[in-house]
Amino acid sequence: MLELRDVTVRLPTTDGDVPVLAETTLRIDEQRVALVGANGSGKSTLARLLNGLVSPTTGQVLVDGLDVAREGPAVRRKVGFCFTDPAAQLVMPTVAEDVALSLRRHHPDKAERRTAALAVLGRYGLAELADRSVHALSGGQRQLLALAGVLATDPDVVVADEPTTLLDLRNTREVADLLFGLRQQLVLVTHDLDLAQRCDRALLVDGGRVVADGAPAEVVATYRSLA
Ligand SMILES: Nc1ncnc2c1ncn2[C@@H]1O[C@H](COP(=O)(O)OP(=O)(O)OP(=O)(O)O)[C@@H](O)[C@H]1O
Repeated sequence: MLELRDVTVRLPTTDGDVPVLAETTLRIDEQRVALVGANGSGKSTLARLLNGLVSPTTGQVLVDGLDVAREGPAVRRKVGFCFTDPAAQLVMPTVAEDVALSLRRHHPDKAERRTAALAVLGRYGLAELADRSVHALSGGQRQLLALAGVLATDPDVVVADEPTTLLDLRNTREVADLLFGLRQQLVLVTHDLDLAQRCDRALLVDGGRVVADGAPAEVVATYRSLA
């Protein structure tokens, strides 16, 4: 369960601190939740609060009752975060080494770690790419690999920030099918309103506030009426 209690976020700029998220109180216990809204509305900020990538200026963020500010490492083990641009999280030379890096705490032994990494790659249809350079992948393969790296440690929650924005239709479908097939709770930041409508609940963020919250079809209709 994800909870924001009276959370505000102000971020520093050259003109001083600016408000990015107005006071927000939320509980999210649905399996799949979409965050939609215009560019710069505050969706990523809201998503990033959930694993401590952004800290609340006031208020508290809780994941299964754990305070993100005080129990960051435990929360980050529970909440996997997937960035829009997989380049932000693919840091090792080869595909298998990249997944193995995610598994370093679970498998201190190098050989065991590679075996576990290969099993993860197999699960997500990437086994044949194991020894390929991460720079020699298509955009879709790269996004799937980034997700595999996040899923390797079996988090309870997956937060995906526009995971299909850089992808073509076929790869969008592949990544979306993976995300919607997960047993994990999914928080999906997206401009793809079809994907938003596959969720159980949607939040519309506008000007740093959650201005609509509920059934995705209704929230998307509100969003269209504001655009
Ligand atoms: N590190 C930062 N420092 C200062 N301001 C920031 C920072 N990160 C984001 N902002 C500002 O906060 C506001 C909300 O940004 P955020 O990235 O959360 O929006 P978003 O809804 O995810 O946008 P997009 O759809 O374009 O990704 C924007 O005005 C942005 O410029």
